[in-house]
Amino acid sequence: MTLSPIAIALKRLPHGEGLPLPAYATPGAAGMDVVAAESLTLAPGARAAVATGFAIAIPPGYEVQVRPRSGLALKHGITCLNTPGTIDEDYRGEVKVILANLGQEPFAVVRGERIAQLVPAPVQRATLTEVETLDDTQRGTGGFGSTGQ
Ligand SMILES: O=c1ccn([C@H]2C[C@H](O)[C@@H](COP(=O)(O)OP(=O)(O)OP(=O)(O)O)O2)c(=O)[nH]1
Ligand SMILES: [Mg+2]
Repeated sequence: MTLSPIAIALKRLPHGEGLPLPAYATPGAAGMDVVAAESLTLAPGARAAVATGFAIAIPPGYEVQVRPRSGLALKHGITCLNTPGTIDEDYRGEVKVILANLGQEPFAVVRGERIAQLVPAPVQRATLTEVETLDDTQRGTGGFGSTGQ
């Protein structure tokens, strides 16, 4: 099954001039790769909100998730600290990628290099009803390894 793509408006910011827009690397890619709009070095253990040089308007009922790239994670220990990052449909500021260096070496983020990927997703909202008691279940309050290894 192939879902129809959703339309996302993108505004390029001045410091994003000349950069490739987020794009799918292959016809079947789930995420659009996004490039850094600035260069910086992440020391081991450091983190930074890396500029992308664009802002977006997501249609109502959707979010965009900011996810790490597995190659950067495996080779260099670079991940998105808040993965999956959440871009709200009502956010109009610059999309930023919160990169963290969990590796042992400094990592150079280079303007124009792909640092993360964007995946749109439908949003299921909820209402909350406060109650005195919850229904019984087999699990009950067990969690965090209660069923064994
Ligand atoms: O990886 C991310 C995560 C968030 N954002 C932007 C878009 C998002 O809509 C906004 C708020 O994100 P979130 O709700 O995760 O952060 P918060 O700490 O709750 O901030 P706020 O109080 O602004 O909601 O920040 C990014 O650009 N990149
Ligand atoms: Mg928030």
